[in-house]
Amino acid sequence: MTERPPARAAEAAPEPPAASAVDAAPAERPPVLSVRGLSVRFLLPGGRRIAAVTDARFDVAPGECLVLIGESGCGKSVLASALLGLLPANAQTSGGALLGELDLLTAGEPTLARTVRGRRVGLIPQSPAAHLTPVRTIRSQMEETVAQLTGVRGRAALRSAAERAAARAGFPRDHLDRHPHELSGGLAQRAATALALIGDAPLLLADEPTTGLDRDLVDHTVDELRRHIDADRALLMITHDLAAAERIADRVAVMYAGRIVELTGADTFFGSPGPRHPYSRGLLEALPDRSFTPIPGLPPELGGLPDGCAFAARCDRATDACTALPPFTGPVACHHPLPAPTPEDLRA
Ligand SMILES: Nc1ncnc2c1ncn2[C@@H]1O[C@H](COP(=O)(O)OP(=O)(O)OP(=O)(O)O)[C@@H](O)[C@H]1O
Ligand code: NI
Repeated sequence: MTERPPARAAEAAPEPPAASAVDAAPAERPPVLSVRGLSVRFLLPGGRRIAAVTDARFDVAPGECLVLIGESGCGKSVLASALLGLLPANAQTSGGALLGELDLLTAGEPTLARTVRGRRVGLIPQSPAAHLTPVRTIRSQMEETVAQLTGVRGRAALRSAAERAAARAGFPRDHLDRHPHELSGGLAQRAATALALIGDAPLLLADEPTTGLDRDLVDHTVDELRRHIDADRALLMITHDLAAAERIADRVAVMYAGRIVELTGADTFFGSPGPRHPYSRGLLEALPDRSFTPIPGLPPELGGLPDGCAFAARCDRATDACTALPPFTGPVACHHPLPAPTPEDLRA
């Protein structure tokens, strides 16, 4: 296990009052990122609207890793793309996302391109191959990024800085002169990770950074990302890999059908008594080393969500109350959450 920052130790403290529990990051210093009521709608021909993200609220504190999990299509990547101004033209965003004083949602493209992407927010994109320039070698892309984002100058210095960056992400030096199409998915993933780490940005957004890697490399990548955030910087990581999440997370946010339905400490989530939202519990129980029972049914269409709890149709705890939208109470948005931890659980 990697060393944890102080943020995680704060988990054992009694829960803060309900109203602040969702919003407040554990540390007292100002958050690196503060997302408030972020919603994204895609407008489709014929007037259809896809509610990809609805009313997301969370902070990411300095030194903290917040991991965002949830089934495919629930809005995780759209949320990350919204933060970097990378959504297509048919997307409408509302709410706020403060990076220090800068609202990422209203900052114009020149600001995002010149001062945010790479410098203040590093991105490991979900499809790294698509983000690498096809006609140039990985070495030249690394050297260019080093030149753009750091003070390193001169051919020899750039060359060795690029090689150091590659090594950080476990990218083999003897593959640096290859083009992106000559790389496996796992190697393209490592190249993208290396590129995202170069600027030492205060916030790293990592969208499925371990896809295509075998277990050893997953651990290596996750530990490297953890090292990046230990000195004041923060990480928002999206993943399907709950083992990787457990290894790195301070807190876990669970998304379902565009909404964050639970936001809780990693120790609580992966330990005892576990998450409180039935959906979060279902995700954990689906793991092979738990009960290996998949959640029945499928997530709803984001173009036609019910008015109430979107998980109710798949939930064995649902009642008539679930036709109304559950508010966030403490760490969870559910009318019938699993029991809260007892004082004994908190001491364990
Ligand atoms: N340009 C677009 N136009 C319309 N709908 C879109 C567009 N881009 C994404 N969506 C929809 O937004 C929803 C959320 O997509 P997103 O990629 O964020 O899911 P995800 O949680 O990252 O899934 P995965 O785990 O598979 O990466 C999906 O239903 C997707 O179809
Ligand atoms: Ni995604």
